Amino acid sequence: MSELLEVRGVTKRFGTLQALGGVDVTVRAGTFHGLIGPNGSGKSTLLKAIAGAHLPSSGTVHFGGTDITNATPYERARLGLSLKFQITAVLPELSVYDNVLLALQAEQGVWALIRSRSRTRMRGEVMHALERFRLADRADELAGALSHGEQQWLEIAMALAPKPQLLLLDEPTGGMSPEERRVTGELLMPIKSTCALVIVEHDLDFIRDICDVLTVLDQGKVLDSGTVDQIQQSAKVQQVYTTRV
Ligand SMILES: Nc1ncnc2c1ncn2[C@@H]1O[C@H](COP(=O)(O)OP(=O)(O)OP(=O)(O)O)[C@@H](O)[C@H]1O
Repeated sequence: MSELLEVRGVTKRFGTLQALGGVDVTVRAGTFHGLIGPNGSGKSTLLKAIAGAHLPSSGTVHFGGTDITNATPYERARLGLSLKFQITAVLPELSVYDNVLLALQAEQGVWALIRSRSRTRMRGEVMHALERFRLADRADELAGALSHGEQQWLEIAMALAPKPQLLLLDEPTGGMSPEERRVTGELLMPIKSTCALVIVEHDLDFIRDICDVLTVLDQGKVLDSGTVDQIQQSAKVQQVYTTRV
């Protein structure tokens, strides 16, 4: 398995606060990689540094061998990086279908759109994205009519529509019922063959069930990283979780 994402020595300061203090993370193609750790340990900041929402104060981020440390979010998207943050960003006044269509079109320049995409082909791609997340029969409804959980799935479908190589998810199951969480895991698993995942999530049962590798952050540093089994047996991780979470 090849290395898709390489984060090396990334620091991030907000004024005098050091949110990340020299973080290394490697994500391989075909893997789901969970970022866990106590509140304020730097998980979202790291995800934002990978996504381009924050630029690191120092360190590097490489994606597919390309240095994207200072690339814009748009440039990252063109290289195959996609994200969905915690706050839902679906457009409630548009149909479920049009939300995904917009997400697909946003990835393309106008000329590429005119040249290569017939409406029929676009429709196929939109419906495929919706089918993956059990939303095909809701395509014509307003996105605002979907339940909270369904809106989260719609957003993941939107993030996956341009066929990224790496998807970043920040607490996708926030506000979901236990059943919606279970289904979310079920819906994400099949994407593993084509898309790697970096996910920040507080629900440790959920993350343990879907992830191959976990990186544990504590006070802006990597406390431990390894397979789910290794992390479950890690004494230092257990200590942090029993004393600080
Ligand atoms: N934009 C910002 N400006 C100033 N400080 C920030 C900013 N974003 C994050 N921080 C601080 O950086 C530290 C790490 O925050 P971050 O949100 O990355 O942690 P987290 O592990 O995702 O926390 P949580 O689990 O609570 O979401 C915290 O002390 C936080 O207050």
